[in-house]
Amino acid sequence: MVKDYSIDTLVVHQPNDDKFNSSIAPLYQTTTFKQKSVSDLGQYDYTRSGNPTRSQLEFQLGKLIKSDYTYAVNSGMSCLDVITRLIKIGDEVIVGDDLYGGTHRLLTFLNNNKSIKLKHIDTTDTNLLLNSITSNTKFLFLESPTNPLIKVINLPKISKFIRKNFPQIKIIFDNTMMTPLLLSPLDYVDIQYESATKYLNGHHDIMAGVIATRNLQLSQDLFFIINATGCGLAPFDSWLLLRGLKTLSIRFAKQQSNTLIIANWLESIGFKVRYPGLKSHPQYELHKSFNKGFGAVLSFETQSIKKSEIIVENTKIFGVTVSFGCVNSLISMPCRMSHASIDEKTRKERNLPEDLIRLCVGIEDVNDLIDDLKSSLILSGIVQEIDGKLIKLNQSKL
Ligand SMILES: Cc1ncc(COP(=O)(O)O)c(C=O)c1O
Ligand SMILES: N[C@@H](CCSC[C@H](N)C(=O)O)C(=O)O
Repeated sequence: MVKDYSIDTLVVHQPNDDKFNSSIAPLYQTTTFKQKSVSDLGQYDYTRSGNPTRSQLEFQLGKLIKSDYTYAVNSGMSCLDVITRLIKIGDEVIVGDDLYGGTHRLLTFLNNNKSIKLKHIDTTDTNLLLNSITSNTKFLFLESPTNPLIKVINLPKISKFIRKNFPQIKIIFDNTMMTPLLLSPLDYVDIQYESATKYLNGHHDIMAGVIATRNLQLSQDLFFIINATGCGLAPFDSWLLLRGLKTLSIRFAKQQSNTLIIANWLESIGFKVRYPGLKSHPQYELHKSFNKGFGAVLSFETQSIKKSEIIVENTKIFGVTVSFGCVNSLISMPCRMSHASIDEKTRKERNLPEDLIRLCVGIEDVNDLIDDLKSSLILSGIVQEIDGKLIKLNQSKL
């Protein structure tokens, strides 16, 4: 019987069957594989169709994700591209109203081309979501917590209702924020995907994505598209991702504990902080009920776009950078950066605050991170230090 290791062990324990017993999985940096004969392709013939280093990665990821079929592709957006090719012309697709900007961009493009009929719903309002389903609805795309408003959806309830009443609907879940460490979405959904560019790799040196399912038919359809379009992850990137994965558990634990401390600190100064690990988060209990942790992304508001710009542009440790999940801490203004592909009118309709600052917390010393933020907040004038105490100025004084 194979021992059921904990996920902290599984990320590091990466057995391989190299004929020289190499302790690290070998890198098959090759495009083609020699065939025994013209009719015997062997296990691998061409790297677009399959490569042993990518297979090793997919095997490893499958254990973490608890999937039966797992595919590594060349970015998170490629995952979405592959999955949306399953949609048939005219199918109704329901998506959240707070989505990663690139997800919004691709789905809107397909909607504008009339390939799909898109409905945006506030997916935190479970009744609204479930009532908006019709017999034409074929796909539901969900994220939780959402990027960047950190809204949490009731995944167990939505999944139970749909599986019982609308089994024809395929639920697709973007698990980039939680990673397989904190959530196993396949217990609730048909396909999960995530941008491995973020936490899974953790070092901002590759782009990658993972698609996983437990459904054989879906897996065959997904593999067909990946091979046909040629978006499978390249061997060297697969090898680097295997390396990055080994420290996922330890990196993410530190990132989360740093984030919770920073979230509490910002809230104690008087900022409106969005982080599911804070008791003030409207879905704190819900989030805890089906996730094993809170992640390492938070956002907060300043009520002043100008002040937000000063804060973001003056930190020294936090880099002004899109993306998240890296060992280094990052700071950004989503409306100007990661979510700029959502037009201003739509951002307004969706209550996406233009002054919103997003922090993606890394593994540095948390006191250094707090000092860095403190200096920037003081420089912006939004906070004053009086007798060693930080005082946030109220909006009218800004
Ligand atoms: C939640 C989420 N999903 C998907 C993506 C797309 O991933 P990638 O940049 O690897 O294409 C991103 C960011 O880019 C994201 O934030
Ligand atoms: N210019 C890029 C922006 C990427 S945003 C990356 C990440 N998902 C984030 O939320 O920061 C684009 O147009 O896609």
